[in-house]
Amino acid sequence: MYVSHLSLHDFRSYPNVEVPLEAGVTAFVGRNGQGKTNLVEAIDYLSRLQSHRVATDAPLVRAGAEQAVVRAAVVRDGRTATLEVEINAGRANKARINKSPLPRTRDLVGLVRTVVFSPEDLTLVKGDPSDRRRFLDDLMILRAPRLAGVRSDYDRVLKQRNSLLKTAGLARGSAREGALATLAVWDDHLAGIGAEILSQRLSLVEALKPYVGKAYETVARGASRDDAEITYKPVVEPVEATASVDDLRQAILAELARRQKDELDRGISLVGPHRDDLLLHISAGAERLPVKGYASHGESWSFALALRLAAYDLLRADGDDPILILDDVFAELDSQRRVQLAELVAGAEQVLVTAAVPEDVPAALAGARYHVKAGEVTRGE
Ligand SMILES: Nc1ncnc2c1ncn2[C@@H]1O[C@H](COP(=O)(O)OP(=O)(O)OP(=O)(O)O)[C@@H](O)[C@H]1O
Repeated sequence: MYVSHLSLHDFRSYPNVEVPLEAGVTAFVGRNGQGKTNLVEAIDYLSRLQSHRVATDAPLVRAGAEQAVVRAAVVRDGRTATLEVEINAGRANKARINKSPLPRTRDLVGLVRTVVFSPEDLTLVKGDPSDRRRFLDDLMILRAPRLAGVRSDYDRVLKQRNSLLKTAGLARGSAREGALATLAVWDDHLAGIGAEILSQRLSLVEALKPYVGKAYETVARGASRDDAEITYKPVVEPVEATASVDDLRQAILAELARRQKDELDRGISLVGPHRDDLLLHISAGAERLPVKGYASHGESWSFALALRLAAYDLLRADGDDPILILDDVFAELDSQRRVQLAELVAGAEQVLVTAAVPEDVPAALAGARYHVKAGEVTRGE
């Protein structure tokens, strides 16, 4: 799949911009702060309805405007569809396909599939478990968009359960008994939806494993440790990757019962997939080390790249070539990793690269070039 035309209206720094695109590699080159990332961020937003840079939509709407519009013509198997999202400051967003409104905006998710490499990726390795959970959930939703609904149901249940825990923790006597009875209902909700998310994440990690190992070996070619491994670490244990959703639900319920006092004391939910982590290890021979805290800067970068490449390979194995976005990433890498990454992605159906200077775009990624300066996007040589 590839985007053949991008139109932005009041998105980030752009009042209006029209950018014709093509399959293959396109590089956006320009000095800092000129609007290169804003262009690729818009395409990524169409894919996931989330930005890789900010958690909320407000910064995406041009300062002073009420609404941003991102529209893209997307070509898949020779057929073109126009996807559009209207981002409204303080109101619900709207989505359209070929000008027809979609009943739910989130039905747009996954129709364009993107994999973004960016300097922020280092947080996949060095950041909190929430960064790694987000990585898994985003990928899971791109592969099965209906899970966007499951995840938002989970977030809603979690919020309500947390507020109930706070009330119940403070209540005494019959008020406490009443609150605990209501809590049992929310335990069931949390365990039911949580088990579905847990099951999906476990099978996603199983599917990703071989790709991560292979990608790391390639990116870290010549390094002393070239074996990379990912392991899903749930708060409920022991959990087999092959456990049924019902087994997982029972495991969550049992752990909720065991930790109830703790939860009431602290007023937050301590059990469920929102507390899980994805463990990352590198090894050489029998020596196996956690990446966080042990890996060098270069090894951490290699692992982050391997996770993104694995996501790309997995989506590709599903039968659809996602759009690769390499946002300002080459300036972060040493020359060997630059060349390796460029060679690995050069064959993708569409690769969009942003770089501050032309020399940052590796030779293997020759293709169309745009200059971006003060919001003007012009085709160059
Ligand atoms: N909501 C907004 N309204 C107006 N301008 C915005 C908005 N959000 C971001 N900008 C502006 O957009 C510009 C940043 O654009 P962008 O992040 O695409 O830069 P870039 O060319 O990728 O730069 P770098 O190479 O530094 O990453 C900044 O000048 C910023 O002030």
